[in-house]
Formats: sequence, structure tokens, C-alpha cells
Amino acid sequence: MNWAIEARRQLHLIPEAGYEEFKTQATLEQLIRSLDSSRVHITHWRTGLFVRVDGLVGEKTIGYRADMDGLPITEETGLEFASIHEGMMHACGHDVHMSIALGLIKRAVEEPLNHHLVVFFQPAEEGPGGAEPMAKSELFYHFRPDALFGLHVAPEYPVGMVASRPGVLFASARELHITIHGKGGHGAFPHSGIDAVIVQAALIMQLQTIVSRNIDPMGSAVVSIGKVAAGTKENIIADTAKLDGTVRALSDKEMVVLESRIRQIIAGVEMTYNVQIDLEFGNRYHEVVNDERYLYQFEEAVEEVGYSYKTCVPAMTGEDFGYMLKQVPGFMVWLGVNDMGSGLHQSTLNPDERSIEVAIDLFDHYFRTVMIQ
Ligand SMILES: CC(=O)N[C@@H](CCC[C@H](N)C(=O)O)C(=O)O
Repeated sequence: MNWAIEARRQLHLIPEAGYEEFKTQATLEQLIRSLDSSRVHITHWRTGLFVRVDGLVGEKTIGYRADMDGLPITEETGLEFASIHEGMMHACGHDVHMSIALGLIKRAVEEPLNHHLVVFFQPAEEGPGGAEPMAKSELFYHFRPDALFGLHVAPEYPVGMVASRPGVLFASARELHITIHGKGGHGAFPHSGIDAVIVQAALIMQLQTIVSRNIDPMGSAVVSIGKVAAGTKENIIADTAKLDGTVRALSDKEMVVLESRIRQIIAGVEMTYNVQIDLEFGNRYHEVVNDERYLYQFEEAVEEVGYSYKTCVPAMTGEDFGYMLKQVPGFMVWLGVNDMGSGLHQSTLNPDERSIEVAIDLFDHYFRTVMIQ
């Protein structure tokens, strides 16, 4: 079996949460060391890795980023190499992303590039965010590339197709953590307590009016509550309730409205129900903004290799790769993995592995032809 596909299957078995990617890091390191090349230098950064492959001339440095973490989802693919970590799954394709990065390292070892190649194996993309601290680290400064590239699997596109756009590709995203402090009591005497469940329900419904009633219909924004928790037993009034969600926008203008309306709604609900509500916004993921010169050259490379390129619309997915692209010009593309039956963050996601070789061929060709500024 192809080396990169075999590597993907090994990685798929062991999905780990953000900053817990210990086995993943060790597996990557062992695979890279098996290439047995003096051109390759591996440096650890938390649970991630910086891997540099010396180029022949080395006047410029090309960067390539792959994220490493899995998601708290119980896998239902039935694959023979399905996750052995209970309740965890590579349901966002990061196993595919890592295997492509490994394949690119292998190609650069077997047939050295003119430029240096630095691969950033980045932890914690799904949260709390690894790209920002990685990009601010001294090591990033040391390995700093002149241009930086990455991809994300796209189940909705066929194998052999990549899609992207100049400018904003992915939205700005921010986690939302809300804790409601009510007052517990007996379910038979609700008037003696302050029911955190009722406050939670009211808050969920009010938060859902922000996009429909406060965002300009010509703009784009999302408020999604993905996790609710409250209560201990059917006949106990819950004293605490929690909500976790994500807010997304394609521009600062909408993000400012989202954040200020969330604060106002919470203040109003606090007053109405006589409760205290704690609000915590997580890290803000910067939008992914693609450099048009590099993307245009990539489009040409795709045609040269015989695959197809599609210009797509922006997506409301978040990607902390945006922080790295804020510092270094480059781009991200969607890679077609042909899985129409399921989508990202679903327990049945099963990317077509032929897409791994497609991406390796494409980016390897691009690294050999791109004009780095
Ligand atoms: C590509 C993808 O699915 N990325 C994640 C990024 C997570 C952002 C953060 N944890 C949040 O929830 O805001 C996404 O959910 O888009």
C-alpha cells in the first residue's frame, strides 16, 4: 500500500484532543525518521512538530501546515482502521491533512526541492487553537517561511478537484461559553428556586434572533449552540446550566454586532430572571485570507498536473490557519475527497484516500514551480 495512505490509517486509529496529541506526535516522528535522511530536521513544539527539509539552494523557505487533532465523536464508519480511542474520531480530516504533509516531506527527501521546506504539524485546531501560539513562538520565527500553504478536505467535491478563492475563504470564528447561576430546589416548589433550565431555554431562543434580526441580510453570520448541560435529576430544580457554542462572521462588522448583542441579551435575561450569567468568549480565530498571486500560480499548477480547480464562495467554517496567514502570505484550498453521504464533523465521514496522492502530486509540483517573493 502507498506509504502516505498507510500513514493515514495509522493516524486515523489514534485521534486525540487538542494539546493531547502525544501518540500522534510520536507516530509522525517515527514515520519521518524512517525516511532516514540527513536533510530532515525535527523540532518539537508542545504536541506539534516543526519539520524542515533542506533544499538544494535554500534561498527561500516554503511552509506547509497540517493540523493534528481529532474530535469528541464516536466513529461509525465501520472501517477496519476505525478509531481505537473511544469517543474520539478524526472527523474533520486532519489524519488526511497529516498524511499529505508526510507525503510531501517524503517527496522532498527523494527528490530535493530547490527551496527549503518547513512543515508545521499544528495541534489543537478544533480548539483552543494552536496556530496563534505556534505562529507567535520563537521557533516559528526561527523557521519562518516566505510563503505558507495548507488545505482542508471537502467531502462535497470529487477526488481530483480543488476549490478556493482569493481573499476571505473561511470566516472569523469565536467560541462562546455561558454559565447560568440559578437557585436549586424541589421540583414540586419551583417558585422557591430560580430554574436555570428555564433561563437556558430563554437564552437559546433569544440568541437565535441575532442573525435573523440584528445582522444586515447582506452580511453573513452564524450563532450555533452545540452543547447544553443542566440539572441532575427529574425532580430537582437545576441551579446551574451551561451553554457552549460558536459565533462566526465573514467580516469584523458582523462580528462586532454578534458580540455586542450577545452581551446585551445576557444582561437582559439576567435582569428578567434575577440570575447571574457568566459569559466567556474563547479565542477568536482570524479569517483565512488567501493571497491572490500565490493562488493564481496554484491554479496554473493544478491545470498543469491535469486536475480541476473551482472558484468557490467563502465558508463559515473557522480555521486558525488564518493567524499564520496573517503573518506570512499564502493560501488554503479545499481538497475534494468525495464523500457525498456525510460531512465534516460527522461520525460517518470517510474521505476517499485517492485524494491523498492527488494533493501530494499537486503541492509537490507547485513547490517546484512557484515563484516565491
Ligand atoms: C474546519 C473546521 O471545522 N474548523 C473548526 C474550527 C473550530 C473553531 C472553534 N473551536 C469554534 O468552535 O469557534 C470549525 O468549527 O469550523
